[in-house]
Amino acid sequence: MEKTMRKGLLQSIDLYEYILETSVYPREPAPLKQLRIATANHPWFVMSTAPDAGQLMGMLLKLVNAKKTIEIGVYTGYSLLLTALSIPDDGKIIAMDINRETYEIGLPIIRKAGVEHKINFIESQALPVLDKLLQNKENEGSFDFAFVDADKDNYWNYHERLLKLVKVGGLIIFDNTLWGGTVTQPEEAVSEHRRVSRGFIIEFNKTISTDHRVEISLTPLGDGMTICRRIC
Ligand SMILES: C[S@@+](CC[C@H](N)C(=O)[O-])C[C@H]1O[C@@H](n2cnc3c(N)ncnc32)[C@H](O)[C@@H]1O
Ligand SMILES: O=c1cc(-c2ccc(O)cc2)oc2c(O)c(O)ccc12
Repeated sequence: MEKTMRKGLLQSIDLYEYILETSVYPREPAPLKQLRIATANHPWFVMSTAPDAGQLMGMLLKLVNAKKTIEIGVYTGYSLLLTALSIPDDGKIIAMDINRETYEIGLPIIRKAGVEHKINFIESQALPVLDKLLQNKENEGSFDFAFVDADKDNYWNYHERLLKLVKVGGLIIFDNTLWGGTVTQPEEAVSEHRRVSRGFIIEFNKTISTDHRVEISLTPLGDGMTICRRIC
């Protein structure tokens, strides 16, 4: 595993493990822990939302009383299950991913946790799904929360659409906005497979910092998570 993945963004692996062991894992709901373990041997396991970032996300979902949410980028479903466990029994999540196979790794655990009825999984590119939602005026401003954790080159496209779908006071969260710490490294020092997305993330961070339709906080949890609150 890459060193940066083991220590999150902190400079010390010990400190990151201390945070996980003392305040995250002991409070992680059992189904989420099962899903994390079920994902651990999958070749793309590093894509799972970091448990420390997930813990804050669960608290934010409850703080805004989220009931209707959107999830872009499901993979095996760590953040999806976390959301499903954090919203009320009659809450609904529209979840989209181009790959249903990886969702099916987590699905038995989601079923066992008794929250599958809250999830509408759509196997598709996310942009056309959002555009279809926007064709119906009733969907405008009707969502409480959205989580974006997919193709980094489309983050701004997602943002523009989600700003119309999420209500004033609602939250949009973007994952990986510090991209393994590479946002401050010279391009030539960044491994090739991270370079392209790094450019999109840097551009996204620059643009969102001047977007006065939202309040923002770029939190250095997990791989960096930008929390946006729609204000107009
Ligand atoms: C980082 S993973 C998501 C991790 C997930 N949030 C979790 O907690 O496990 C990114 C996911 O985005 C999906 N993806 C990539 N491009 C996409 C697109 N254009 N539309 C929808 N999903 C996409 C990938 O198939 C992958 O499963
Ligand atoms: O290593 C990755 C790669 C991605 C990624 C790249 C390109 C896409 O179209 C979608 C996803 O996402 C990741 C991610 O969200 C993460 O938390 C860690 C690693 C990666």
